[in-house]
Amino acid sequence: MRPHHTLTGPPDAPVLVLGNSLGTTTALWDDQLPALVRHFRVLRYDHRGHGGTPAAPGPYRLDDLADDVLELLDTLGLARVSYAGVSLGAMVGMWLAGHAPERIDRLVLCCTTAAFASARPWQDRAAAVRAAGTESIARQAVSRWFTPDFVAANPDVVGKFETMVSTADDEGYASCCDALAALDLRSVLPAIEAPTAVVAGKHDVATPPEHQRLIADAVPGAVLHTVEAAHLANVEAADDVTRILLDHLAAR
Ligand SMILES: O=C(O)CC1=CCC(=O)O1
Repeated sequence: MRPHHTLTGPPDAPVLVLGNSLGTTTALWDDQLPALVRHFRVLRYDHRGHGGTPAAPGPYRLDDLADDVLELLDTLGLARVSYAGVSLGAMVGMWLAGHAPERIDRLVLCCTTAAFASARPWQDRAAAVRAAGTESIARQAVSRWFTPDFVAANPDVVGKFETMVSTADDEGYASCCDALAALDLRSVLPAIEAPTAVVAGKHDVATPPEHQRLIADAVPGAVLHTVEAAHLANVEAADDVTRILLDHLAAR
């Protein structure tokens, strides 16, 4: 299905696609947008059941979420783009760069993994959301996305992300958890041809830094950066991540 999307920036600039984490919307990238649109036409989109994209019947596999992006690129006539993603959005980026290398120019993978140690937490979260809705897990989920110091200093930001999770479609969110439970991208990493930067949040408990180390070791030529943040590093360490994005994507 074709996802809800926004296009911002000069029509003749190279296109950069931004992929969101589980439970978030295109607003995830608000801190980066002003700097990115000076260099790129920025294409932001919402996963199924998130933001403005309706939920297709689940369960989903990562292939479904990546096919949605390919359909969007085809519809917009975009043969080749750069791609940056956070967590689930970066998993989609790995899938695209590994399965359709001719479509991805340069790649940034933030706070993500190629495979979780266990499917169980995602199966449990999908079951909890199907039973009691996204509202029931929003506070607990978001509590892992930021460091305690950031939470204490930025209650409004934390509240904004709790609202994003609470307003995600229950079945769409649960079906994305199904995709995480089945995730295994390890075999596609060596096939990635796009120059790749990997970003780790030093305090990320959702996808700890050793997961990004594994990705950086497996993707040919990938460079690893570590920032002072938890899972949503592009929010908590916004300026550092913006600089990494521009250095890797815009300085050609
Ligand atoms: O929601 C979480 O707890 C962490 C996460 C895993 C994949 C994703 O996008 O976020």
